[in-house]
Amino acid sequence: MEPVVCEKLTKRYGEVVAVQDLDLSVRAGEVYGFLGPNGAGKTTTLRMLLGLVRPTSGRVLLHGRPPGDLSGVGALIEGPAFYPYLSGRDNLRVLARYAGVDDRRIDVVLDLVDLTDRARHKFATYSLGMKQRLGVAAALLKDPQLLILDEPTNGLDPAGMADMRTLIRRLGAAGSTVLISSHLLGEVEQICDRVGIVARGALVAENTVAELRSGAGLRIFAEPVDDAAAWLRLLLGTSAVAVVDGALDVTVSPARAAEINESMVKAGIAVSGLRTRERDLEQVFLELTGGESNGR
Ligand SMILES: Nc1ncnc2c1ncn2[C@@H]1O[C@H](COP(=O)(O)OP(=O)(O)OP(=O)(O)O)[C@@H](O)[C@H]1O
Repeated sequence: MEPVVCEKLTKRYGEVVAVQDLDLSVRAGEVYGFLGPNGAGKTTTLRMLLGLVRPTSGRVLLHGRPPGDLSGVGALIEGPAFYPYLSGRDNLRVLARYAGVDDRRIDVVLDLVDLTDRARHKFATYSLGMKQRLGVAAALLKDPQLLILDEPTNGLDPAGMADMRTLIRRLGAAGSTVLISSHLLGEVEQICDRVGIVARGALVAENTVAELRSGAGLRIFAEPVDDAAAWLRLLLGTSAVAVVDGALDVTVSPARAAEINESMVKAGIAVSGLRTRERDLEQVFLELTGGESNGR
């Protein structure tokens, strides 16, 4: 049973279409990055997942069930609300009591988010990054199968961001399923197994980072380079071939690599190297989202 499935999920606020026909699925054990520019509909989607907002149409299934039953789900959606004059540990104690969670779990989650040393200190004295990590600790109290985090590094300084990334990677490595939203490409690239890119409420791509970046074409090293360029232009069209730094950048499906290699060799061209040309993830993102700012 997949932890998250959205089918044709749509949310309208009057004239504003916040989310439109969104199909998305998160697999068990993966860290899934829900990436999109500001206003793309990420928060609205996550709120629908948690049953905080009712979809206009379409549906959500969490572990095969409609939202409402959140027993296996931990979430950090808006900034976490804690008592400023209670310690981190006491704040978690209050929440654990509400949730019927054994106090021993508190030490486990404090350790997971690396706050054991500061657990006795008042929440008010915590840095933003520590506050955010305590929010994740609270979301982990019930040992959820699925963790949903909305822009968990928003507003953090570089060190706080790095700590949060380490934490999410650690959770992923331990087998947790994590869905995080972000508008930061670099972040998603570093920690996510798969990425869904959303623009203007609709999912425009869903794949691994490696797959999203590949597929731009081939980079070919061949001699003589001018003959090679002429041959490839004949084969694939003038605009598909560019000579860059003595090598050939060719816009063609990487699946045709073997065939192209063979045809060049037959034409008497010495091919010394041929590899898939990767696109910068930012380039992919801008193409897919129609050049909107990604907020970086
Ligand atoms: N309660 C609401 N009433 C009216 N419009 C809303 C409401 N909530 C969201 N919207 C609109 O829906 C669209 C998507 O907003 P949403 O907050 O889901 O985007 P987002 O991708 O999370 O962006 P951000 O990263 O800025 O939070 C925006 O145009 C927003 O103005």
